Amino acid sequence: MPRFAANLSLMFGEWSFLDRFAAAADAGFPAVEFLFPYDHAPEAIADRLARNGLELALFNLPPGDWAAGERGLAALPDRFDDLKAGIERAIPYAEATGARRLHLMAGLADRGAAEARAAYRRAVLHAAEMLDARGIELLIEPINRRSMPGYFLDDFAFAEDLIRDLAQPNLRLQFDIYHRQILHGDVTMALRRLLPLIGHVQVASVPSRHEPDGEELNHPFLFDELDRMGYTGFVGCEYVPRAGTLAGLGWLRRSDLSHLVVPAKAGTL
Ligand SMILES: O=C(O)C(=O)[C@@H](O)CO
Ligand SMILES: [Mg+2]
Repeated sequence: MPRFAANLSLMFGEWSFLDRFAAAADAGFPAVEFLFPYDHAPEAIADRLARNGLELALFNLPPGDWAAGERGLAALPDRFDDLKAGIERAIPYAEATGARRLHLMAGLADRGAAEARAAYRRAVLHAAEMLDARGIELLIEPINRRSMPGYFLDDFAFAEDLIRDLAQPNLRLQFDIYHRQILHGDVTMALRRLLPLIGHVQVASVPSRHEPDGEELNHPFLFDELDRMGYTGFVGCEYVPRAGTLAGLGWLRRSDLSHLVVPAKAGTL
């Protein structure tokens, strides 16, 4: 089975953010990911990871003013200086935590507009170069527009073309199975074909974005398929639990968890 990373922005919401690390480790996860760590000092995050024996699989570069509706700056021509400042802000977190993958959000912009495409290309190239010097991968992720209306990067072929075209050694695809299925379908064949470009995988049920335990996709098949194709990275569990994080972990227990230690907590799983 793949190595699963709990997404602490969506899962374990029953705990305060810093306490989610222990909760995820207690539930058997070897790794975590989250959207944004920036409300906490890098050392505080690093301490929670170390204390709980967790690896940090991934986090996002600063997205601009999230509360005001921004969803990344990369495709916004006038925000290049803010984007550069955001990279500088994120690097100490990666260094303190040992994270080796950062996701750059594109922002809300018209992909048909030449200025937005040029801004995005410049931002991705700049971020990749900045991070490569530090041994960090830069990830870009197509996101479906039902979840994020107006999002610039809503097409896997566009992301693939850009990654191939820029040919940066550390520029990789964040393959979110949930978004892939909504945008284009054909998940298995896309995973197989894009494997050499993939730096991180995420998963949730489709269409409800809950536990990966059914609905439109056959998740056990997909997890086995990731093994068969030799994917050795993490699978981020980027879903909103239906009715409590621990109560919803049955899908994990039904998987082959020989690589995880899942404590048998009566009444919790
Ligand atoms: O929404 C997703 O899917 C993500 O992976 C986030 O990083 C962006 O909100
Ligand atoms: Mg995702």
